[in-house]
Formats: sequence, C-alpha cells, structure tokens
Amino acid sequence: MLKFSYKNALNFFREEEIKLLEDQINIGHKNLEEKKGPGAEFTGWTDLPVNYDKEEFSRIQKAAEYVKENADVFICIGIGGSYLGAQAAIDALSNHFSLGLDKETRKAPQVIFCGNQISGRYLEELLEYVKDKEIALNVISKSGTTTEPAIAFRVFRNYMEERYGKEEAKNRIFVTTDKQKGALKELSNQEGYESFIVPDEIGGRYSVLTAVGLLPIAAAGINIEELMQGAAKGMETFSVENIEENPAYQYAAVRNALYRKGYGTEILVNYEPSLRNLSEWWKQLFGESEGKDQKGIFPASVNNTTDLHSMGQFIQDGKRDLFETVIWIDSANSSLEIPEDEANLDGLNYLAGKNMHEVNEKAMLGTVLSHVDGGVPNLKVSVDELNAFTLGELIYFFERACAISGYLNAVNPFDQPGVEGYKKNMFALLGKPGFEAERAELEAKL
Ligand SMILES: O=P(O)(O)OC[C@H]1O[C@](O)(CO)[C@@H](O)[C@@H]1O
Repeated sequence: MLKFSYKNALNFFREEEIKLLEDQINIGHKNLEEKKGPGAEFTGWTDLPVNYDKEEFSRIQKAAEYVKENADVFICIGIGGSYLGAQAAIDALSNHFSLGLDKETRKAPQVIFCGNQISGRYLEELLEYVKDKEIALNVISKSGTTTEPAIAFRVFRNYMEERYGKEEAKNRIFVTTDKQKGALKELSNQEGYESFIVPDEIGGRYSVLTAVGLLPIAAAGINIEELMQGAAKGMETFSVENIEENPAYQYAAVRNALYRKGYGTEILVNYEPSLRNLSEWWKQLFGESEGKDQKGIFPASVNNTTDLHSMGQFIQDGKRDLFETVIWIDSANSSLEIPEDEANLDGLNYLAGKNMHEVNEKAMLGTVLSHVDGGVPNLKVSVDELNAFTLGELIYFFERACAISGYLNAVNPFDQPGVEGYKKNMFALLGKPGFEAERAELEAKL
C-alpha cells in the first residue's frame, strides 16, 4: 500500500493552510472527474487503468512475445513522454546488470532507448553494438514529426531494411503513434507495420500506461497486467474527493503550501539506483505540467546516498528554497548482510550481520532529520515493496497529484506551449523550408 507523510514538513507551514486549499482541490477534482477543466481534452489518463482497449492490450502482449523470441535487442525510439515512462519502469523492475546477462538468463531482450537526443556518436555506436545481434524496433511518437526520434528512425529503418530486407524488417518494426493522422501513421499504413495507438486524449507525459510504455515494458519481461492492476488500485484510492482520505491530494496541497512560502524547487530523492529513471519520468511529468506562465515548482532529483557526497552540501546548507520528497521502499529487496572482519581496520564491525537495507534506512532517516534541521521540508512517499503492481500505483499517484497541483497553481497541467521555442529556432537555423525569415534574424544574433 502506498503511504504519504508530511510530518517532516509541519515545521514549515500550518496544517490549516492545507484545509484552506480544500475548496480549490474540490474544483480540480471535479474538473478531472467530469473532464471539463482547462486541458480537459487531455484527461483520458484519469480512468485509463480500467478503461483501456483490451484488444490492443493483447496485441501488445503478442508483439512483446514476438520480440522476446526474435530479438536480442529491442530498440525503442522516442523522446520525452514517449520513452521516459518505459525507461523508468524497466529500470525499476529489472536486474541492474541485465545488459550484461545473456538472453537465456534474462528471458527478455535488452531494451535500448534512442532518438532521445541528437548525438551522432551514440547512434553510430549503437549500430556497431547491434551488428551481430538480432534486433526489433519500436518507434514511438505521437506527432510522428519530432526531430530527434524521426532522425533515429530514418537511420534504423534504412539499416534494418538493408540488413533484413524490406519484408523481414516490416515484421520487426512496430509503430506507436496517433490512430489516424501524422507522418508515422501514414508510413506505417504504407509499409504495413504493426501499429499501436497513442490515444488523442492522453498527452505524452501521461502516456506510460498506454501502448507507448506498455510494449517496451512487456518486451522487457515485466508483467503489464499487474502494472495495470496496480494503477487501477491507484485510481480507486487517489480519485477520492475528500483530501483527508486521499494521499495524492495531500501531496498536491502540501507542495503548493510550500511553494507559496517560497520553496520553489522540489527534489525527488531515492535510495535505490533502480529508481533513478523514475525521477526522470517524474521530472517531465511535473516540469511540463506546472512550469508555465512564469511560475511553477522546479522539479529536480538526487540519487542517494550517492548524491549526499556531491549535492548533500547544497541541500543541507545552500540557498533555502528547497523541499524534498523521498521515495522509500519499506521492504529489504536483498538479503545481503555486512560481513564481520577480524582486523576491523575500517571500524565497521558494529554493522556486522546487519542487512544492507537496515543501513540504507538509517542513512535515509538520518538525512531527513538533518535536512529538516537545515531548513528543508521533507515529504515521504513509501510503498511496501517494489513490483509491477506497486509501480502502477505510484505512477497513478503522481499523475493524479500533478494534475491537481497544476490546477491549484492556476495553470493548465496538460499543455506545453514552451517547448516550441527551441524547435522553432532549431528549424530556422537548420534551414527548414518555411523558416527563412527567422533564420536571417537568428543568424544575425549569433
Ligand atoms: O511523442 P512525440 O509527439 O514525439 O512527443 C514527444 C515529447 O515531445 C513533447 O511534445 C515536447 O516537445 C513532449 O510533451 C512529448 O512527450
């Protein structure tokens, strides 16, 4: 069961301030339930965990089986919401070293993401890496025209057609895109690629539980039925109107109470390397949803205890506008104990026989207390253990909290007008037809 606690933030605001946000939360809740607030056209994710296309879901499972049987590497091309959720889930639930394990042990192909930057070196090295491995590919883009994935897909489509021939390449390429329009849809109709849908009413950063995330996640050997069941449990728990019974609404309210007091940066903190990319997914979710109209909480992250030895100084003692949200997994996920050592030169014998989890937990507790003393409000989201079910719950928790939090700060949590700025300039500088006037203007500034 997911739990949310803000007891370590209570020195920084009065409980009553949460109460005073209740009316606004109720309006946000109604907006989501009735799908009628700002950005209502992108609220398809609210009931997705129970209201999804079951026929497509089984096609996803079938495609994942095909990929498992026929590929050593599954190349997933996408950027932003078109890869972050899948990457987060796969990392959270797979062996840390699965890249180095053979396929028999892994029972699934390696999933490698690309098309999420414009590095030629990365693509070239990936082409080299897969040259003696069987590959399959999933290109994921709602618009079908995002530059980064479109370039990567061009490169890999050419490569696969050359290597496998057009017909076999067709069997190995899966497309996830809009159901009827866009460049990718057109291409996939023309070439006969099996295609999956990014629903119109779900934006990229809310799409992990659609085919966008589900195909890569299933191909990595993760049980997507359990993931959806966990999300459905999340939907049941976190769609309750009453804030006292709804941890997601409490989280949204506390963040906003802190923000209004000048805490402008939230750091998502984990104590497990497997959660590093959950933070990356969370950053897009909250950053794109809330950072607009010259306001919003800046979402950051640290991976502890690693970053206590790099960012710890700043968090403890630097500019005081930070608050932290710790994601904690209650149960030990390994039985590894610290060994006894006769010489005890490192002085660690007082820990001998202790499970690593116990030490990690004390590190977490000690850090929270110390940061609170240093003026950093601390929130905590915890789950009993980490598996596909609880991950589904966590995903829904953050999605729901994010939407309500955006409404509380009077922004549309479902658009992202600011992303166009860099695209326009890049197109102009690259000489894309239609951007001639902007090009001259920008070049004069360089
Ligand atoms: O799936 P697409 O259309 O390629 O978009 C990818 C990402 O780009 C954005 O639209 C921002 O440019 C994100 O919102 C989205 O997740």
